[in-house]
Amino acid sequence: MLNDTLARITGPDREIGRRVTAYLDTLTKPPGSLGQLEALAVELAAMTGEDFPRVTPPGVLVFAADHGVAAEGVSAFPQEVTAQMVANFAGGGAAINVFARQIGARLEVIDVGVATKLVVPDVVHEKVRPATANFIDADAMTRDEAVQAIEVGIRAASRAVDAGCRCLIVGEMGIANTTASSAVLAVLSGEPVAGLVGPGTGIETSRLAHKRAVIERAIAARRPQADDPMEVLAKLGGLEIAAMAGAYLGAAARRVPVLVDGFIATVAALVACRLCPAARSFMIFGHRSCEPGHDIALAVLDAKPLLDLALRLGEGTGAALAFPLLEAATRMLVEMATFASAGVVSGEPGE
Ligand SMILES: Cc1cc2ncn([C@H]3O[C@H](COP(=O)(O)O)[C@@H](O)[C@H]3O)c2cc1C
Ligand SMILES: O=C(O)c1cccnc1
Repeated sequence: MLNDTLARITGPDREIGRRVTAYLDTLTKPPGSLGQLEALAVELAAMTGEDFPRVTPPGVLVFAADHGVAAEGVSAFPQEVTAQMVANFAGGGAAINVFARQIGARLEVIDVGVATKLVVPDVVHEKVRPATANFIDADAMTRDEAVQAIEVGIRAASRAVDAGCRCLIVGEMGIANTTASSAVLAVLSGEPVAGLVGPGTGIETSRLAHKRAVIERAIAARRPQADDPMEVLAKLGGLEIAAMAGAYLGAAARRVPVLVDGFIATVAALVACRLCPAARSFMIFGHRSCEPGHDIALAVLDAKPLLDLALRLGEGTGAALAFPLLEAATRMLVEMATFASAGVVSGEPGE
């Protein structure tokens, strides 16, 4: 299924992009005056292949999984918080539930590798294995498990698109996943761990040095090939990170835009783009997280995030908050009058 999905991903429709660029200049505003919103409208049209793209309703997918490396004390919170937060998502009380309701999103929570058996209603059970191995001692997962987790993400994206979702927001929950993401990013970017490791849930400075040492030891022990993204993901990644990468690929194969969230989500996006560079043109980046590695991941992907709100949560929250900008871009195309239809005199063409 992964190979079929990869084969179906093609680039954006640049012809429609050019048409929408020209149409924008017929709308009742000085050309280019809606700035980045105009660029978003063009991108969305080129992604979807539609002159008047739609992004509503959006779909939020939250993938949850645990990390063996949590045993090294790299997070400010204990591992059981992952399962407890999954119950909170199901009960509608987490931050992502609030923002998903605000934007009228379909929300699905998927257990792709929580350590304990969950008896929570309304959670999709797709556990590939209960937590990854502690990657200090062993590969986080096998290559086959990484592929399985990616396919969980592809299936989730397909369910959302089949249910009518026109834009996907992909979030995660997994205690210690900033450690796994930092390790993956260090290898894929070639940047030193010291410059990209951060406090995650809020560990203090002394523990940050320990977190950095854990990641450096793991990379030295696992020795993944940087040009083999599947190997990097299997040796140092996480099941939810793999599933997120799969969801981006699944969305791109259906020509559905994805709004990428913060640090972990952007590392997953980098994995997806290394597996299939054409997937990049279906991604819009929602916000800039406080986690220091996020700037590095964004730079590697040549991505400019829409918002900068000092968020450091994950779950898809920053992407959900950026969604109204996408909706505004698409409504601008549909609802604005043209100079001709409104009887407004257009100006002199500028530079
Ligand atoms: C209550 C709570 C809710 C969260 N929602 C997202 N995260 C975020 O924090 C975790 C990553 O940080 P670290 O690597 O330091 O563990 C992930 O679960 C991420 O989604 C949360 C963390 C907590 C504690
Ligand atoms: O940016 C993120 O995704 C993030 C940052 C800190 C903790 N959890 C998630």
